[in-house]
Amino acid sequence: MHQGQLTVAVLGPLGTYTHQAAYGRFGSSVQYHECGTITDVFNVVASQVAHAGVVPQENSTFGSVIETYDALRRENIGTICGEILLEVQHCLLVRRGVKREDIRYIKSHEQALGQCRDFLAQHFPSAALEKVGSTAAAAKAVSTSDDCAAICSKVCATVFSDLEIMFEGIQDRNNNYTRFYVVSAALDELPSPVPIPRQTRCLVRLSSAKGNRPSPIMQLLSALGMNIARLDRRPQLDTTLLFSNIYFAELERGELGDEPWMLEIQCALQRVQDSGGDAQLMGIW
Ligand SMILES: O=C(O)C(=O)Cc1ccccc1
Repeated sequence: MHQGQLTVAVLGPLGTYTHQAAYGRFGSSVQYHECGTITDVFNVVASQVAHAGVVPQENSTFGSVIETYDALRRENIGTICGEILLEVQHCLLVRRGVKREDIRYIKSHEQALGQCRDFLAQHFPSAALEKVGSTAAAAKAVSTSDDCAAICSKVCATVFSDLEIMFEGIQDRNNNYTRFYVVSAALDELPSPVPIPRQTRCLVRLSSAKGNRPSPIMQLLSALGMNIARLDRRPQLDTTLLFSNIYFAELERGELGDEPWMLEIQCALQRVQDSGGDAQLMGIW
């Protein structure tokens, strides 16, 4: 499958932060496959239409990207094989000639609307906020509208030529970074243009085993017995137990680990299973 050009799926259209993050990692020699949603990025990777995909995972000020974690709840959704960090500076873009007082709607991805909440409350208290699939999708929509603005990257002013920048740097906090996951269909599937550094991270999915009583979070984590760098939680869907959760634990390798990282992880997953829980490796990088 990896003969010839690599295809990398991203949240489109071109001009999204996800595309910029992917471009920073994969450059101009790969082909970018634009998807309408984060879920579609996972789907085209899992069905091997693309070799790899890039999805937003967490923002330093607005938090976890829920659509990404909801996709990771599903079976056969591919594996995480890397991460990318991108500084995010938002702009407010309008169609050329649109004035501040004309703006009645502001469109963007929910992450961008959340990262600019204070700016919007202060400068556009009566505008209606509209969530769309991505920041660049908002820019595209606004390029044919006389009463809308889009929150997106400065890059969109170049991608969509009818747009101009009304405000720059409108994120509420300057320290605004988004972390992205690189996904591939299976472990060890993705060739890398650069030497792969020693693997130090992995993502595991923890839940109560089907048919078992719910496993309390402390029981799952203490059976895991690993260094947890971050923890996310989403409702578990394949159970009749109300308020049962799936946990996503990102594990970080301790400095002194002598065992191969994969072996350490497999032993930890086995401990969770022995304690009556369910544990699955979702990626290693
Ligand atoms: O919509 C985009 O451009 C994305 O890539 C999702 C997103 C939105 C806001 C900050 C980081 C990522």
